[in-house]
Amino acid sequence: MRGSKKIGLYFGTFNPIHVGHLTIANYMVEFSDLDEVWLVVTPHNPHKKKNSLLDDVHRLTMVRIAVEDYPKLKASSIEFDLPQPNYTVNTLAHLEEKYPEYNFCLIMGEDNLKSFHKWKNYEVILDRYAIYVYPRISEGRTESQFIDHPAISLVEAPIMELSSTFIRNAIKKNKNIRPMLPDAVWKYLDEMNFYR
Ligand SMILES: Nc1ncnc2c1ncn2[C@@H]1O[C@H](COP(=O)(O)OP(=O)(O)OP(=O)(O)O)[C@@H](O)[C@H]1O
Ligand SMILES: O=C(O)c1ccc[n+]([C@@H]2O[C@H](COP(=O)([O-])O)[C@@H](O)[C@H]2O)c1
Repeated sequence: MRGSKKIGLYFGTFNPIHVGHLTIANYMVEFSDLDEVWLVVTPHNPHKKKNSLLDDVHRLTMVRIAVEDYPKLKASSIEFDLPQPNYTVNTLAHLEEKYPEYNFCLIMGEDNLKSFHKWKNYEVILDRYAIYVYPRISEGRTESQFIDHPAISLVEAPIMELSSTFIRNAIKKNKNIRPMLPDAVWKYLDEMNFYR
């Protein structure tokens, strides 16, 4: 039976997960009608190169550590067993089959909405799923087809301008970026000497 629990899917590379990601995931679950948010770790984003990525399992471990104390947030490795690169439309179909009792919707930043017309079968996604969009500072503009679209709702979450790229580069330069990561993630990453 569909419709019992409402799950927001927050897809990302999470290389590594940072407090920007965690703040958004938590805000969404606390201030919308979502019952849970699943942070879906993507092995290979179709629009990004895979070679500079930390191993999938380590990225997943850091997401698991980050959400440990948040019962409404879950780490998901659902894309690990699906063909790569990972197209979101395929993952959604797979989730529907695996969890017919849940009602899934998508969480994305305004930056992703601006390039959403380049995603595989984006019309299918829009037809079948609600999309919760939160504000982000980014270049470009949202296509008119997405403005006032009935499937898209805007959520006024706080803007946290941080990026995994900035964090990786700063670690390489030996800078202290500890406050930008959930503390347990920082400890893990530091111990494992990642991104040095
Ligand atoms: N600071 C942030 N605040 C809110 N959302 C973010 C932030 N950084 C990334 N996101 C969003 O989180 C999702 C996962 O992001 P991703 O793993 O690509 O992180 P990133 O920090 O943008 O990484 P990178 O710098 O490696 O490209 C995407 O939907 C992205 O738009
Ligand atoms: O399905 C697609 O065509 C598609 C194209 C680009 C990105 N995505 C998904 O969007 C997620 C966030 O994208 P990004 O660019 O912010 O890392 C990423 O993890 C992918 O799962 C999906």
